[in-house]
Amino acid sequence: MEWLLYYDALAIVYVQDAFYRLPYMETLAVSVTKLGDPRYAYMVVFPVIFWCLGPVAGFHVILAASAAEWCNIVLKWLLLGNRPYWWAWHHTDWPHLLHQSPVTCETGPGNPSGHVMITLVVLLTCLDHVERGGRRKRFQQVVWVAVCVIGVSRLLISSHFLHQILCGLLFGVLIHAAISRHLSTLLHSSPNSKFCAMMGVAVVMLSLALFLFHSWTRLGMDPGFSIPLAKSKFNPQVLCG
Ligand SMILES: O=P(O)(O)OC[C@H]1O[C@@H](O)[C@H](O)[C@@H](O)[C@@H]1O
Repeated sequence: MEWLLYYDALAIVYVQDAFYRLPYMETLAVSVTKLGDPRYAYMVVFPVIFWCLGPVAGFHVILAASAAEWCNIVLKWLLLGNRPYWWAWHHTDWPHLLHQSPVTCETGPGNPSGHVMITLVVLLTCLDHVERGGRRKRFQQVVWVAVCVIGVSRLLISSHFLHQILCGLLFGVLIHAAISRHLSTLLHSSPNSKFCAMMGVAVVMLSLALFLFHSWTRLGMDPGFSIPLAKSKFNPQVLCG
């Protein structure tokens, strides 16, 4: 695994060397990363879709965002991925410098990228509500470009390795394919069955998260391993290496 992280970190060095030559790149990377924050699914995308496309589309988006957020957290606990900005300090043979920025300090494990995965699920869910035809194709292209740009911004600020971005894309597509139709069916059911189904899913998600967290801890894995690393290795004033 270390060799993968090594070559992945080299990819970050190349991306940073290429992009940081251009003016205002750090400001741009930070702005894109902030815009790609999954919280905007609730604060911006949900109200806009609710207003423009109606309540069914709006609730579809917010349920998909919640499910994707839950899957992302659980996958992060299971995969326990490092983040480049602290990995670079610990790897003794690492000769290069990685940039940090004011938003680099993510405290959770890094795999898969939540910005990429959750944003992709949310945008693909919005896409489900756009009628087929030329407009949908254009919107689809915009979705993929937006998610890739967010992925590059995560590399530029040293928050993710390349494979974590690719895992975010893969899991985003899989989760959207797995849940979208079920959520849509649920939203078209009667209010009573909708309420029961949502309560059931919420209880299962909470119980499963608690079960996985405790089982993993008992097996000797620590999902909180990343917090001290993030606190000690984050310094936006410096390059790390
Ligand atoms: O895995 P990433 O892209 O670093 O995202 C992790 C977290 O980043 C935070 O900034 C977001 O508010 C969370 O919603 C998100 O889950």
